[in-house]
Amino acid sequence: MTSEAAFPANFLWGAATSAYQIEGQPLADGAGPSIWHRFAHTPGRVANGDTGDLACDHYRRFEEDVALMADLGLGAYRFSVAWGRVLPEGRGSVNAKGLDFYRRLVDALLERGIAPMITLYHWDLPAALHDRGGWLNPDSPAWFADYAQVLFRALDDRVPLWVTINEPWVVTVPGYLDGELAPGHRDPFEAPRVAHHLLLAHAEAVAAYRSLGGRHRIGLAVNLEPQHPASPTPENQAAARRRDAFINRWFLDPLYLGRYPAELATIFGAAWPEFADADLARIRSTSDSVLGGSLGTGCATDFIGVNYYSRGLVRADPNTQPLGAIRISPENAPRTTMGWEVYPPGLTETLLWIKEHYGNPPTYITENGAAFDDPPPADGLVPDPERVDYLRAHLRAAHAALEQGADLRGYFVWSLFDNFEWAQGYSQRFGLIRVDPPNQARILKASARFYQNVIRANGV
Ligand SMILES: OC[C@H]1NNC[C@@H](O)[C@@H]1O
Ligand SMILES: [Ca+2]
Repeated sequence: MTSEAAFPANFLWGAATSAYQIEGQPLADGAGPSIWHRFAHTPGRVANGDTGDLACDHYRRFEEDVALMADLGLGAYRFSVAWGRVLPEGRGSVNAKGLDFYRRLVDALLERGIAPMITLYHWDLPAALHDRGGWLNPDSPAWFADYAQVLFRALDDRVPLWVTINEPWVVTVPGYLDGELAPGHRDPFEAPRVAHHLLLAHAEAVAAYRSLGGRHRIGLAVNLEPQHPASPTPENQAAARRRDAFINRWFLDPLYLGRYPAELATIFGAAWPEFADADLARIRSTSDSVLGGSLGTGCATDFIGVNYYSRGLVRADPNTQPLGAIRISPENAPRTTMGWEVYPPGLTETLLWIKEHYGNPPTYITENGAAFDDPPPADGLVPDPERVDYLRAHLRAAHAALEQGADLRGYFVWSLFDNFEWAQGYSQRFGLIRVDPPNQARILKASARFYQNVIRANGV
């Protein structure tokens, strides 16, 4: 199959999941509950009362699932560790059985020649730490670094890629500002402090990794979404710039430029605290990470993980505080069942924006995919042409950025399985492989076969 877009020789092809969304049995073998276990079991928080109690039953079925990953020819698999399985109280004594699950998963992957990419934090904070203030507590960066060290010591010789935190913006805004996700707070005074502690947690974990002599790569995964004015009025253009700072630059500017975007102080007003310069210095990733030469004084992040789904079409709206901007959906544009516009050029734009603004750091697309109302299986395969089209278009968009010099090193589909889509429960299907919690059958979709061919051809 001649591919229009041929990727570099060692390009990494993967798929991504997270612990609470697929594992099930969140309290098995001594694990401690997370804020998502609590949140999902709070009536009214999750669609249809869905919870992660069973999910994709991956905690029990992981060998079968790794075999499926090998069938697809994945070069890598991105998954997260449930903090509360390893440290039931979030800190203190290690739960050997919990850690052992992840050892066995890593071994199974390596036996199949699949590189593990581990996300240390994908939103499931141990409830015991939340009861001590969680990410609001100034001790939270130290808690996170101690947890990270347990994993580094146990697994680092076999894990080539580490992600500290998945989407700190989503932990902060739906978690602490609009209250849609766990822990469901709605407080503009809390959100900036949570964000700051997440950045410090990232920096402390990276510093711990270096001090342990970590030889591999460690990065941060951020959700990025280009912001376009709905129409070129000055108000809409200003609103798009505000939303760009609020979503795209909040975490990357401190990490790569050593400062928060100025817009955030304006957006949050009195709720925006004075942050210590020493903190910003600690957070800042010097350009010379381990990959790029000697260690700098900052936290030396090795790569950016980009989670891309769509763009934001922005209209100024004084009634929507604190941003004064709303995201609108274009009438006639194709959209996924999440309501997100299908907009492949936004991926090219995002990758080139990173190159221009942050010195072209090594980058992985750590999530890209789409939710659609898949039809039922026909002859043992789910026909999902919309997802095939989405993936093909976004792979071509990623390739366009590569051709323009972006240092893109890999691509992970979100997601390997249909799984627990947070507040929307199992109503959204993102998988290459269909899973229905009641019967737990794994049924390949056409997009899985499409992706298998992309990997074989190393191109699309
Ligand atoms: O909404 C789709 C995905 N987005 N990024 C984080 C993942 O946990 C979500 O399922
Ligand atoms: Ca391989």
